[in-house]
Amino acid sequence: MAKNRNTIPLQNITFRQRFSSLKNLPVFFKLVWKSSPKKTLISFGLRILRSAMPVALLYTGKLIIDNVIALNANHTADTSKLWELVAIEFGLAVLTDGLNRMINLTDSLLGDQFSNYTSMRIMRHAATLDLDQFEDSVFYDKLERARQQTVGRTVLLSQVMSQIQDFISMAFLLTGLIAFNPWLILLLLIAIIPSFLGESYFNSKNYALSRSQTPERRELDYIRYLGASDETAKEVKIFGLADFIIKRFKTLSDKFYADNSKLALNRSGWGTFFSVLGTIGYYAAYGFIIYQTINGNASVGSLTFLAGSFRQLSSLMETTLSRFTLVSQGAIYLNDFIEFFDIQPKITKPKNPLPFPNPIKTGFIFEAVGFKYHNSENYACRDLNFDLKPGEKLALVGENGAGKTTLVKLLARLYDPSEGRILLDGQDLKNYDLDELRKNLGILFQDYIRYQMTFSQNIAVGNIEEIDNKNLIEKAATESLADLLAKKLPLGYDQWLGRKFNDGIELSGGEWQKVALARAYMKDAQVLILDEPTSALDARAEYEVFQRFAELTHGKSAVLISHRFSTARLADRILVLDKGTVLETGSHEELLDKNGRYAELFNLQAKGYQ
Ligand SMILES: Nc1ncnc2c1ncn2[C@@H]1O[C@H](COP(=O)(O)OP(=O)(O)OP(=O)(O)O)[C@@H](O)[C@H]1O
Repeated sequence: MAKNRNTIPLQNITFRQRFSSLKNLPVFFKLVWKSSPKKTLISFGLRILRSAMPVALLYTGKLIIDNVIALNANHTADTSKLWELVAIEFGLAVLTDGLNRMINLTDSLLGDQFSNYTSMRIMRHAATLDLDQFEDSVFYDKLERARQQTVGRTVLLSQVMSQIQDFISMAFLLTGLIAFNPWLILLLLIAIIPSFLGESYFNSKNYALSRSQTPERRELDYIRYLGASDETAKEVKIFGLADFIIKRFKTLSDKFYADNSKLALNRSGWGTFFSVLGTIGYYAAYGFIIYQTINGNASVGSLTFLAGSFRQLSSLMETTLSRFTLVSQGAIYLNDFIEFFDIQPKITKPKNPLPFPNPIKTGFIFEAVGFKYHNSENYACRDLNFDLKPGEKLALVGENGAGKTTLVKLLARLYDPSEGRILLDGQDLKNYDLDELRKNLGILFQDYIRYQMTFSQNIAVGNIEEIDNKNLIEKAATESLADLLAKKLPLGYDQWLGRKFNDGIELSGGEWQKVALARAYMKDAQVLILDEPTSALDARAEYEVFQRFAELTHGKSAVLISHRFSTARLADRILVLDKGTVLETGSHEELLDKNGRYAELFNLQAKGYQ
């Protein structure tokens, strides 16, 4: 798992930590830039232009007032300069409004592109990670927080851009104030610093709260899904689960509400107090400027310019300081995002992979293979010693939890053994290219996915490069008996399956299984692995599937997992697994003669049919 970048304790975030979180911003801007270089440049350009507008407007205002007063005092009739100034102010006001709109538009378009780009990056990275990483709840929390960043961080983008814009505006306004009286700046700082400290304190509280709530938020989403989705509606009705689910939702959401509202109330109370302090600061400065004007140290135009500058500066400072806590907050949240990309898979391609054997010569050998799931104390498999020869059909039987599925996941390198090794043609499986290995395996898992896509696409996922190869898809469907089903569907192979989209049609359990089985036939794989491939099929379909299976896998290796002994007996050799290890091995007849576990289970099943 990744090194933990986020060393920040959840409860308190110090200023140093805030500042140090800003080091994430370059990574962030790199992503923004990659989402759209053109829009990033436009946004910067527009904001720089916009930052000069406040001082330009105030200064033109000052000139207008001074001009009006001069006109009154001199009783002259030449007002052309005055109207020129009014026209300039009008132009500036229109330009400011136009710039605001263009900035909003660019930010929102850039934000959408950023969100799409980062979502794709997350999916791409997630695809490289190991299965056991997905089975870890800490990883899920991280993934969840990274996902939230794709949307939440578009706000950060506007915030950082606005921050830059406001800093430039402040520099312009400060120049005027400093020229008049530098002490005003001190007054300004005294007025706004308490408010900044308050903001930053409450923002860190918010972050800590929201971070600590991630697992519960995931549970809340899950409960929401349980309570209202087509996949769960059947059981919710039959078992009468609605009240149970709603009660759980209420307990969790009430807790969220209580925690969040307590913080919001506190924040609002302190916020009001600090804002009064700010107002006091402004009026102190205002009084001072008026006093100076009365004493003849400044013109009336300068009074409006300075008072306006002070008001705008104090509001800009307040905004930028409190925005700083938001920006640093956002930058801290970026840790989650960056941390997610730090997670690296353990199951990877070797640097110099061996070419995958075609054909496989001596086959697979499991040598004292043991495997423990990362979240489990016990071995799911241990001391596995057996081989799978080229062209051999091997059946795995055993009671629930015996380790059958785990064994085939090891063969497909979804996990690597915790001890022992798996050899292919005398070489460790880890020495071969991972993609090549998976290309050479045709697998149907017990818990295959019912894709809410078309009939044809549901089969093509078995070999996605051939998605447009109609002939191949139809051939695979014929081999798994799914073609008969396609003939019954109104739109045939283009029929959308599942109920979620496009007037899709739902299939029965057995029909879905035939479609999924066709996926395994999409590749000309050297090894076929079928985990309970016919558990949902009727007796006739099962018989036919296996008739074809024997022909289709002629000369190929196959691993079949089945609880049905009628299926298992078709294999050349049967491995009886118990508690993760091989208990017996042999052909159907040999195992019956042995009168061990296989014979016991076989006779139990046969008895059920008598
Ligand atoms: N993802 C997982 N994380 C932790 N333990 C797991 C995981 N998957 C399986 N196990 C455990 O490993 C053991 C073997 O499971 P496996 O799925 O290989 O059994 P199986 O023989 O295929 O069972 P079944 O016939 O019920 O499909 C079980 O004790 C199970 O609880």
